[in-house]
Amino acid sequence: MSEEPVSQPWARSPFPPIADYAFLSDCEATCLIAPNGAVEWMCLPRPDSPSVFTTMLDRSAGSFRLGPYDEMVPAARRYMPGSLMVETTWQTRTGWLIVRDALCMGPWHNIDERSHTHRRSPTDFDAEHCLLRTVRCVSGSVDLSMTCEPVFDYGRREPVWRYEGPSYGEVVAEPPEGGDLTLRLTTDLRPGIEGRGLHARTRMVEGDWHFVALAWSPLPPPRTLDQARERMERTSEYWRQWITLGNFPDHPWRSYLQRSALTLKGLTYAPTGALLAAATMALPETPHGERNWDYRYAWVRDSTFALWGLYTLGFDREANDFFYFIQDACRDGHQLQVMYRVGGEREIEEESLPHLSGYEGAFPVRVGNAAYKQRQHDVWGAVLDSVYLHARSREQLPESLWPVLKQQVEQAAAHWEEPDRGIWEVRGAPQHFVSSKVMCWVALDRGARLARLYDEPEYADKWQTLADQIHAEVCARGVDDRGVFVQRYGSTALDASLLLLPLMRFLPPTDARIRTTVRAIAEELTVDGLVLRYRVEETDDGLSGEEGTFTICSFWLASALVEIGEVDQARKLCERLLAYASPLELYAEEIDTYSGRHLGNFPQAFTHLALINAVMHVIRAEQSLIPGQFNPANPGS
Ligand SMILES: OC[C@H]1O[C@H](O[C@H]2O[C@H](CO)[C@@H](O)[C@H](O)[C@H]2O)[C@H](O)[C@@H](O)[C@@H]1O
Repeated sequence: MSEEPVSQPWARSPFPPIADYAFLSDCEATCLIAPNGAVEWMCLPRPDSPSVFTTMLDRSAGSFRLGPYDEMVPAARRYMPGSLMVETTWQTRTGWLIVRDALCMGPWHNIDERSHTHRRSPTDFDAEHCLLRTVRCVSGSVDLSMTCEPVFDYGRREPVWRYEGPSYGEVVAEPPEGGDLTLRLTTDLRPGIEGRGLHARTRMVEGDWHFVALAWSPLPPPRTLDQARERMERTSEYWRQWITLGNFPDHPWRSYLQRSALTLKGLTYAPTGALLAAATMALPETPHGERNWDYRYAWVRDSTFALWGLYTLGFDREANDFFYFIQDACRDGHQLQVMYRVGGEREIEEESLPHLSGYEGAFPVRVGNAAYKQRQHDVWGAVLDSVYLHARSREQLPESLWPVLKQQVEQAAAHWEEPDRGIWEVRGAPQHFVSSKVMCWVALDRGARLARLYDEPEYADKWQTLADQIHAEVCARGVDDRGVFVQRYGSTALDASLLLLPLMRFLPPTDARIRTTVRAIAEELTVDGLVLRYRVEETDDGLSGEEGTFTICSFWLASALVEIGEVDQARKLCERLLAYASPLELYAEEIDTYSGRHLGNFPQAFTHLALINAVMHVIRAEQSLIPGQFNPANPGS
């Protein structure tokens, strides 16, 4: 008989469900907190740096827990309204605790010397590089426990801890052979150093407060409870001021819109204007499968679509920062890539981390993303459409951006006839993907419109002529005998990216081909009503195994259904999709319709941006029942 512990199939997984994590951000660093109060994922100092807490991908790779000593399941957890701060309420046999967690925001701090990391213009607030946790006993008495076990470099290098000063209140952790990252923990508890961790335990009685702060830059961390509470208050004020800039409808779905907007904001990287596709890496798209990607980078497509979502809700400042990020990326004649590191770096080599077990054993644990070298022909259109959307409302554009935009239109003009890897970044052979051609049309069409805004009629005419040519070819070669737009020339496979056709105004929603395509996707490319990207058996994506339904595609379907006038069906689909939201109204990339579990990286910008678009489509369509309130020509804008 084997002496190995047998993993029983009915045993509860030691990994929390992906959707049970809370997401925090200060628009520079992000982290995920499990329901038991443990920070299980955090990369420092940047969101694409190696992780210091990695339990999410391997139960032994380090975490930071604050909570009752003998309870692991909280009574309740919520975001404090309008913020990315989390409040966890604990009921124990002896009393009640409330823990608050935040990545602190404070006033702009580079007063005497300019910032070395910020390339975008300073605002009034800035990240304080500090994860702050306060705890209050609100009833009875509770044994509080704190364990902080960072393991540097994705769980490979255990820390060396030392006290700073004569008391227990300040302790520093560094990698054994030193390095750039120093963690400084300040607290009013009495932590002891035990092996690789810092541990504290105390009995709290009603009215007691404590704090623990973990900081990673020279900025001063809070050293007293009063300072800690003041930092919490400042952080609340930052989020209140930000969320107040948005226009949210007075509607039962408002909280989903706010949470999605806050999540997209939390995925921005303020120093450069980059926007991450998600906060995590290697969370599996198929349970125990190989589709485990690193999403902690700025995809041009995901970012520009996210700006569209934010813009729909009245947030447009993030767009400027991202456009300058693109401008930086294309400086000195560099061609636009499909993705960048958050600092704008161009190389994102992919490798696997064999020392980590992976989430529920899903392997390989990939870091980096080889898709960065791919040719994906939608990127130029994604940028042009985003800039056009913003320029149209402001009736102006930053002068310096125009030469960069011209280059993107010219790239689309030069390459639209070539095959590419498409919007889904397939790892099989390049194909003539219809959605890529359509996005090249978007580049030329929006380019021509912007050229008119810039009073450059020759460019406008030249680009419009080519846009018309692409349009004609796609309509001739991209439609099958049924009148349905297909995934790639010469095939009859469906593809959810074709839902973008009405959303990008390639054809009016009244066009029979659009209506037939949307209906075909709804009927033939769905599992229990939720949408797949494509059928894996019909698509050479270079990978094995199934994948769940792609939630961006399901929300796109809801938007497209509104476009073709199927508002009731769209509302029902939205209702179902919103019912799948995590307890904190967050979404990963995919949903397994059988179990309802979220799959893939988390929280994912794609899903949240499409949620905003779909929900606003439905709400505006409902409002159209009140005469004069709905503009059918532009329901999603
Ligand atoms: O399907 C294989 C590809 O899957 C990932 O790409 C997906 O995520 C991207 C980021 O959100 C998104 O832009 C893309 O449309 C999605 O298909 C992965 O990043 C790729 O490396 C992989 O080839």
